[in-house]
Amino acid sequence: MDPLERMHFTTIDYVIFALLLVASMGIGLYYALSGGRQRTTQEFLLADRSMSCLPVSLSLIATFQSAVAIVGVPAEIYTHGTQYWFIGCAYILGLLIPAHVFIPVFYRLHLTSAYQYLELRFSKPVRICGTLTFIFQTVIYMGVCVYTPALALNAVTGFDLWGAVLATGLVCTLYTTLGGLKAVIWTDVFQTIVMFAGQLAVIVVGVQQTGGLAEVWRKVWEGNRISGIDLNPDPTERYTFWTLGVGGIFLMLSLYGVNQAQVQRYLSSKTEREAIMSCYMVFPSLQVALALSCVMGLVMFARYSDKVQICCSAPEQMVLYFVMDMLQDLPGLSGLFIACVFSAALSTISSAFNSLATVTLEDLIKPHCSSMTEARATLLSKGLACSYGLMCLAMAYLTHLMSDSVLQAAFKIFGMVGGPLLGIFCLGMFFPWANSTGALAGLGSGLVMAFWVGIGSIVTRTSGGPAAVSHFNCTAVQLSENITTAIGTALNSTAVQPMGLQRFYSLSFMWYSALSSFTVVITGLIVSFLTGPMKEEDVTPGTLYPLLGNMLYFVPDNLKQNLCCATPLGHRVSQQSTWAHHTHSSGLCSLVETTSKSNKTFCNKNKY
Ligand SMILES: CC(C)(CO)[C@@H](O)C(=O)NCCC(=O)O
Ligand code: NA
Repeated sequence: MDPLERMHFTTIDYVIFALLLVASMGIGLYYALSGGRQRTTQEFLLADRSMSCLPVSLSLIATFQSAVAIVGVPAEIYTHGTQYWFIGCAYILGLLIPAHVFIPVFYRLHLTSAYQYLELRFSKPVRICGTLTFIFQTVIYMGVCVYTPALALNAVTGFDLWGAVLATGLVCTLYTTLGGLKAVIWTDVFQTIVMFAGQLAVIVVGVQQTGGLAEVWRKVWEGNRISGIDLNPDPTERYTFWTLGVGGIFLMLSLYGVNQAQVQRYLSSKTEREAIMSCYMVFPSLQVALALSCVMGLVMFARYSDKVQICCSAPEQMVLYFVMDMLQDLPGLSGLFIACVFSAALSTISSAFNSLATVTLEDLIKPHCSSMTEARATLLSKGLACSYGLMCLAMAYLTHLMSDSVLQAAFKIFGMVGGPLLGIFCLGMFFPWANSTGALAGLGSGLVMAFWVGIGSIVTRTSGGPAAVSHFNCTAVQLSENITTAIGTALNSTAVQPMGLQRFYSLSFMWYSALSSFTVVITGLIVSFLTGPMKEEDVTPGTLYPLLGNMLYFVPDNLKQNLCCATPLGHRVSQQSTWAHHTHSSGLCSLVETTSKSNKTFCNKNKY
């Protein structure tokens, strides 16, 4: 099997790829010309807060299902078996907690940016630090997301690398700038369907070519690809039930609980109920997405298990290579799969552009230009969405210039930075004593911890240690690693037991979010108690988790008094929520500005 000779696209494949881009553009144009025609920031950034749960839920899945996941998960299953599938267990709490903790708090505060919360709860500096951390994380992520699939396609089919990067980047910039969040959400819906269709097509054809389901099962069973539940408690073990099912919850929370891209979708929902429903509906769809990826890996294994030769230099190329090889006699189907991979990329970067425009406008610009007119703000937000789109192309070029290990780091940064951001929101919601100084110190130490272990693992690995590949993300960007050596090291790595710092660096990637969010909370609390903890009555109403007071029912009353949790918080929150709606409808434009200034008076008014 010489990959570079046989793999080429027919005209119909190009047509299907072009159709994906044209249809996405069409949706963008439609929302530019219909409804309110994107003339307010409410419409451009929040879809007029009018969305229902079905499109929102499909959009929620599409955002964090990047092309790296689409090609990375089957490659992971192919090389290491089905252990990764257990991440499906983390979806339960990973979605229930956002639905019943984060959504109610964010929605009732009537926010636009999640970082407004940080100012309401702590202070302006905390908000700015949160925003800058998010921008840093997302800008790096979007470069990798647009570059990786283009590179893989280029390696397998000779499809022009920069043609693919420019086509996806520019089309995405256009429809995001024209159609705002409505276009982003509805293209996500369309792209999710293309994603499912592409994967399903590969599975059906693969099963048929292997000789039926029974044959596929026999081969993957005999090839030892069906993994039992691995209860090994070792935290350095890449994928076990604990790393996936428990560590994965924190990863899910950082993505589905507090990430601006997702929070913005919750806030764009018609009602709080609708937002919670959308989160519930993510569960079955995400399970389907996971199952499709895993089954695809198994089918590929069955289909190619008796062929010894390994074709490609990187796992994500392997998936594309197999798919192109399987589908070559069925014109159009390989085009569909390529459309599936690029749908995954488009839906991720469009969310990035829109959420970056939102936080830049709301958190960095608006607080300094209080007199800005709505028309100007809307124009500015479109300009920002467009600029971030162009910046994505620049980031793709930077990604191209990076060495393998830096590229690997770039993708890891996404996971590394998500944990501290989760930590700071948890600190604010669950711990009334946490103050602003504590929050800043917590965020700082969480980031240091994340980068220490993340960069440490990359540096020690490249200096020759066994490649304990962590998370499919990193599998998919190890561009130079040959699969045979990957299998080799996977077999050998059990023999080496790392010690000391080395052991710390080899912590499974799945624990990063948990480790760094705990670091934020613990440091945040210690510093808060040292610098004078906040009193519950000084905390802006509605910024604490509503049931917190009830949850501490077992604590004696006088102790509660000391811990500042004397009053049930649900009561205060409902007051806050009516107030927020009242403020909004009476035309005061920015809740944050109003609240932070009138915070103290408001609390006092409330009490007396
Ligand atoms: C959200 C999950 C955990 C769902 O399995 C996964 O798709 C993931 O880790 N996504 C983030 C990384 C990415 O796909 O770009
Ligand atoms: Na996506």
